[in-house]
Amino acid sequence: MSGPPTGAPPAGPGPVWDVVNGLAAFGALSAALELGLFDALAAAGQPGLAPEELAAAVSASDAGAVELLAEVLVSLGLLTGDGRAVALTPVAEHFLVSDSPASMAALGRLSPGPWSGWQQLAATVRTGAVPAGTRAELAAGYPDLVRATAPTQRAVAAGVAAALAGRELWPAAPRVVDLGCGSGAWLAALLADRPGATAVGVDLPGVLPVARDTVAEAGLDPRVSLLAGDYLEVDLPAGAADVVVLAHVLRAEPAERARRLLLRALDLLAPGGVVVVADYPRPDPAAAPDPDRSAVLAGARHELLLSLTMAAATDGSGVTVADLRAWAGDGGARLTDVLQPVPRQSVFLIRPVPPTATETQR
Ligand SMILES: C[S@@+](CC[C@H](N)C(=O)[O-])C[C@H]1O[C@@H](n2cnc3c(N)ncnc32)[C@H](O)[C@@H]1O
Repeated sequence: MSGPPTGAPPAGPGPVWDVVNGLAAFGALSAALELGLFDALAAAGQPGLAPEELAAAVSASDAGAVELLAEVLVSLGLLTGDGRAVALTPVAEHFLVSDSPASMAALGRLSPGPWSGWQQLAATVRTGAVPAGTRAELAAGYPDLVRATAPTQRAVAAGVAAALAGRELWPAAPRVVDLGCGSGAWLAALLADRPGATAVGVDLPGVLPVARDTVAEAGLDPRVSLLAGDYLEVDLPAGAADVVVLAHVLRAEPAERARRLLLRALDLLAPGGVVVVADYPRPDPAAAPDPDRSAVLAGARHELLLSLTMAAATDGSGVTVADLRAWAGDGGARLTDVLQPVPRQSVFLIRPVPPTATETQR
């Protein structure tokens, strides 16, 4: 039953179409990546390729279909077109060409997670339980996912090492623990500039070989131990780490496990140590009704959709900065710094509060 209309009538259903078309836009990006379309345009350089040339370059027999796909990508701001040829925009050149240092070419297709999770989202929302098949798909996909995120995470970790050094939190021979180390990108980047640094990486048995390859390629085997298991259970010495990394793990955990994980990370720290949390936090819940709440949520669409991606395939549904502050407080620590080593990547430094500190929480 619909109630009486409120406010002025809308100009049209544009916002609804924008959402519906999101799937088609993702399909276009995904197909272009699978066809190697951005790589072909990168190889061709300026002034780009005409539809027939682009079709030949991606081994497609239907130049008309390639032309339509290219036109869609122009409309999405990923290609430019002058009526004769299409070429890469700076965004595509930087992020969608496979051998670019900041490439998201592999991640772009994997980022939404298992498709079954989206198809069954209504049931998941209704029951609060992610289907077993979706969980299994996610677990099987983690090795590819962590490989795909490695270029970005290396850049983030390098920025974090520099930030820690600037805050005198990066000793000459730091001892690092990375809980949920994934590809090993953080381990490789953090140890790169400190020949005396050592590290322990923890991840699930199916993913650990990816980290093992990264560590071996970087020549870090003698300095890195990799342990398979649940990061809440694996045996690790308390009070012996200078830096504990929790990168992109908390949002996939239910709140109580995420809280325990942060407390565990704090427990692993030696005096003067720091926990580094990388995540895409959801907006904090409004303390009071806030007329600008809609604007806040609209500004956090990326973080909210990533949190929903978690809800569709994991037991987690994102974290907020308020969560981090509260859990840090439970562990006698506080959130001291928020970094953004690369755009859209938030990193939080959490440090134990010295017993004498009277400073109020920031
Ligand atoms: C999104 S990835 C992040 C990987 C890495 N920290 C990074 O930022 O590149 C999440 C990682 O957590 C790992 N993970 C999930 N549950 C885990 C658990 N219970 N114990 C250990 N690792 C776990 C996954 O296998 C995956 O490698």
